[in-house]
Amino acid sequence: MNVIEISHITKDYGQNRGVFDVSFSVKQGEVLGFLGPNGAGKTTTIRQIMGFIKPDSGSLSILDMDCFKEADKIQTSLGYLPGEIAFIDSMTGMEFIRFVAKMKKMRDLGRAQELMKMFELNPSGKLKKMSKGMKQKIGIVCAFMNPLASILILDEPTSGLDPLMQNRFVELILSEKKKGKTILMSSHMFEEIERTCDRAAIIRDGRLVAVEEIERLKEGRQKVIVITFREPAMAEAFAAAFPEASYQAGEKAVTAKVGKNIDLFLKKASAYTITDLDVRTQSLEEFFMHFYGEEAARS
Ligand SMILES: Nc1ncnc2c1ncn2[C@@H]1O[C@H](COP(=O)(O)OP(=O)(O)OP(=O)(O)O)[C@@H](O)[C@H]1O
Repeated sequence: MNVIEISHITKDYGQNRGVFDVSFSVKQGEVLGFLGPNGAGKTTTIRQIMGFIKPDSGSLSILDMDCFKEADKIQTSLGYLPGEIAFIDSMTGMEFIRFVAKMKKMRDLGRAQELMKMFELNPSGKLKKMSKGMKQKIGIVCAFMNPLASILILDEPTSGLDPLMQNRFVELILSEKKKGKTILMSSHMFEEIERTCDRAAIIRDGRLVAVEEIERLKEGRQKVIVITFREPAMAEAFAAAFPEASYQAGEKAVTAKVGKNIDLFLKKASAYTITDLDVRTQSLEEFFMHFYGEEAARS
């Protein structure tokens, strides 16, 4: 069953900015990663899911309720972490958490306490004096503290967190997933997507370029082979015979991304004297760059 349904939405801000004819869904109990370079349209999509803005065309629903028209009704089932949180700076962290809990009509702050412990957060200071990471932790506590929220919408949840806390966050997602929650999260962190998500939706220039199971994406990764020959002339001759290979003049080593053509690669290489061979699997990050495009790969 699809909990979140996004169907052909367009929000056109002009000059090719916004999102265009985007469709995907998030199934019950699934963790879906929403990936894309800066400005690709992730936040614009998420804000439409939250019902903050209305699409120019297309429709969005959560549990069969229209995201814009029935936003208030949907809120009770949602935990939300915005990309940029509008804090009330004069409040302390704890006052803010209590304020959000009150809006959600929550009485029991037991889960919030657990989360503060998990993220080693002391919320007693004023928000305006808190670091970016501490504020992010407050946002996480607010998004996850309602045990009745079965759907979590998270916009770059680990931005500002250090690696230890990013790890805690991955553990948190995995434990929420075990509880059967449905989760959509945008991210730039490939590792966290790889460790938590069932599927990934990839957006670029406002257009969806792929929606794929993480396992399938992993299978699609290629091997990166660095093969060293006895002499540069051999490397040069091999590189000429295997167009996928990259070769620097005068070097003995050749680097190539190899997939299904591995047999051909090895047969061609074996025509020369090989002195070393190094094989590694492409990281998911390198693999995603292929969807991101060359410009993003260079930046
Ligand atoms: N209210 C708005 N008015 C005009 N343009 C907007 C508005 N909101 C977003 N945009 C533009 O739409 C595009 C998509 O922005 P969006 O914030 O959705 O990207 P994103 O994928 O979340 O990026 P990031 O990873 O940087 O957060 C950008 O070019 C942005 O400048």
